[in-house]
Amino acid sequence: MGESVNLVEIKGVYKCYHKKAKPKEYAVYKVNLNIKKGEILGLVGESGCGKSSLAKMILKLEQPTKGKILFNEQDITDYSFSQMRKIRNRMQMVFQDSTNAFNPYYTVEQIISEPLNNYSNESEKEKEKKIVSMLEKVGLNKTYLTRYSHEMSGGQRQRIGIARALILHPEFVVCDEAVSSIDYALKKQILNLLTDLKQQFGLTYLFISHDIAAVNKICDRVVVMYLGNIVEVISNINENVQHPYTKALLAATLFPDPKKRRKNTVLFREGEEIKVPEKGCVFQNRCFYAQNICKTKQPDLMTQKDGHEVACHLYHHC
Ligand SMILES: Nc1ncnc2c1ncn2[C@@H]1O[C@H](COP(=O)(O)OP(=O)(O)OP(=O)(O)O)[C@@H](O)[C@H]1O
Repeated sequence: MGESVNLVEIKGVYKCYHKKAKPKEYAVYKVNLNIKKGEILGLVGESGCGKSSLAKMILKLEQPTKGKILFNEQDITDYSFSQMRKIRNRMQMVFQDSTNAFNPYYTVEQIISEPLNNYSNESEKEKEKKIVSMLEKVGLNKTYLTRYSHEMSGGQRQRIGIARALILHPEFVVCDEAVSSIDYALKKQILNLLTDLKQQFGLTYLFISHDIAAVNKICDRVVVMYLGNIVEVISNINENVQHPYTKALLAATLFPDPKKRRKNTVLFREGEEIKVPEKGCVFQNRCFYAQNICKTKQPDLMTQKDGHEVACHLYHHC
């Protein structure tokens, strides 16, 4: 199965955008994480918690302040532009709003052929054949070749974004809020499409989303981030979550199925400043369960016997 082989290894990674700020503010703090070949790894957490920063460092669009990133066992942390060029086609990204991601003056054919022009020297005819075949894989057809992005629906644009990301047959795809701006029925279609394509092409996804229901539907494992720190890694955001922050995220989720809605909502301690405390647990200010140890010692991310990881001094009491 090759399930335990890591495609991406993130080792002790920090990102600090303003190095001169005192105290230092980290967008990503001491992150250790592996993404296994063939898995769909979810990444959730509120706006500004560092999800995109982490993804950009994996794709080498941002440089870690400290730590290492390995892709297929190669340490790419200090790869130059030309070294990266050799593997750039193996990592791609699907964005939230394809409207802004596309050049409005480009036809669908031009949009999808852009990566091909950069990475292959096939004839125009061969390229067109590939593009039509990819359009069919994402549920469209060759009549779309001459359309512009404003001539399509949001769902069709999202399919074009996926086709463009997959045209070079990458191994790893970051889906950054790929289903966030579309309605429920369409979301289901796009999630099914992403799952089918993953099987067909043997892909590995990092699926970044605010949408807990979407993450639960598609992901094999979910990483929860809070203020740059990983606080929990679990197979699904369900009643087994332990970190008080993940519990609050779950409680705040409105599931379409009324049977799945929670009655007793546990939310955050309101009115507290959302910033990294000088010491102790990152979530202490907003946590209903914070005790003395939480104010002095930062909890490690501890692995339990089922692979569930939690960074909380008190999780077994919560
Ligand atoms: N290029 C940058 N320069 C300076 N600060 C940045 C930059 N990019 C992100 N940040 C800061 O880093 C922190 C993490 O941002 P990031 O975009 O990674 O969060 P996010 O979880 O992806 O948020 P969202 O869900 O809103 O996209 C934020 O405080 C943000 O303001």
